[in-house]
Amino acid sequence: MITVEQARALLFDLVGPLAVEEVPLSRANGRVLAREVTAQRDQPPFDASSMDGYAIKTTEAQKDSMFRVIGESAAGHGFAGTVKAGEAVRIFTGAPMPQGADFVVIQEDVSRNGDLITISDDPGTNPNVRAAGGDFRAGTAMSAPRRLRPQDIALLASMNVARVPVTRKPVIALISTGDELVMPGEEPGPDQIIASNTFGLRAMLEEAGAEPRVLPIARDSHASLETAFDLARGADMIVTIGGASVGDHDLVGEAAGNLGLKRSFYKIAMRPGKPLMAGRMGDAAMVGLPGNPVSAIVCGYLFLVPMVHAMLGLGAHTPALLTARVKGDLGANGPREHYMRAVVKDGVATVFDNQDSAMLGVLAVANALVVRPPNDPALADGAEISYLPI
Ligand SMILES: Nc1nc2c(c(=O)[nH]1)N[C@H]1C(S)=C(S)[C@@H](COP(=O)(O)OP(=O)(O)OC[C@H]3O[C@@H](n4cnc5c(N)ncnc54)[C@H](O)[C@@H]3O)O[C@H]1N2
Ligand code: MOO
Repeated sequence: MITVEQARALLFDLVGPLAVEEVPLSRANGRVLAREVTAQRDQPPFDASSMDGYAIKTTEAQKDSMFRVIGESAAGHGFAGTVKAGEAVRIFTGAPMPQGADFVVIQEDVSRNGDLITISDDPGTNPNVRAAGGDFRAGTAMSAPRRLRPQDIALLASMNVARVPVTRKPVIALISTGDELVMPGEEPGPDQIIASNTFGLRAMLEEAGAEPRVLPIARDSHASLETAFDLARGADMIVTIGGASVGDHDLVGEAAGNLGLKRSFYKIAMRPGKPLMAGRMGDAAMVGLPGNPVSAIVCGYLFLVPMVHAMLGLGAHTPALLTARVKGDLGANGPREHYMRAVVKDGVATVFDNQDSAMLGVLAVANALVVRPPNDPALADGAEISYLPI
């Protein structure tokens, strides 16, 4: 069996960055900026006041100086004239500094009588002026690739970039397989359960930036699986769930093979997730996840999310691990890399006793997968471990 690292490398070989498309700024949040974009203007476009007060000359900014107010500069409506010695312009935050003025004395430091003002308190040395281009200049670049966050969207708007080049979202067909499955909300028969993985993975893939499409559940027959694969045509990636193991009803590998799957690998030395399979089916990458709910979700974090990131042009990266100290003793690990459900709090990892790969309840209260290398010896309380936050 290959290692987790080898599997991830082979999975990255199945995908590459997708094409670039343009979207309006209002649709760009969460998308991946595909190439550098540049500011179309300076910000601020003029020297601007950062306070409400009076614009004067710095040389005259002293306590007890008096000025005649000759006009007003408000945001959106500047003052057209020039400020001369002994003159002031009433000014507001964000307004253009008038010609001749380079200091704003805040209104709290001024007493006013009609058109006359007197500086009544020490005005200090901060001119309260934001220089033109102080935030960014025309031509300043926003680097790519990056996943756009709300603050990036605000910066793009300020740069007057109204259409944004982003990487196309990977379309991922999700096929649950199994006679025992029904959709949430349906009435299950006595031998049936609800398809849970499908919805967990859908949420995970959406969060990663993909466009998942949940297809109808495929039954444990070649005909049903062929119909499902047929419906998945056009997807960038096809993900099946279940039917990956060695039982009489585990038909996914065979059905995909009949439809031309070029298998890249089958089975990984990991726990949970051993019966993972992958390959190419026509233009699409195919990943066959094990059906056990925890196995499917763990494989999602370890493999599917990095693949989505690679397709989005964010690079082929291994998920970053953190370190903590283990609480209590941990037994020696077997030959498979073990991803143990745990809670990490204040740098201490408490690993759950129950590591059954069917237990979604345990997974839902975990916030970490503690990684045990193959054949890791027993660990004593306080030993350092690596974990993947989830
Ligand atoms: N003799 C062996 N048996 C098994 C082995 C093995 O090596 N030898 N491996 C075990 C491991 S490890 C895993 S993991 C499972 C994987 O099996 P499959 O991928 O074939 O999955 P199924 O048999 O279809 O289902 C397993 C389990 O998960 C439930 N399931 C399936 N799909 C969903 C879904 N969409 N939502 C919720 N639950 C789902 C299914 O009902 C089963 O309970 O095989 C072991 N066996
Ligand atoms: O490897 Mo299975 O994925 O342990 O439950």
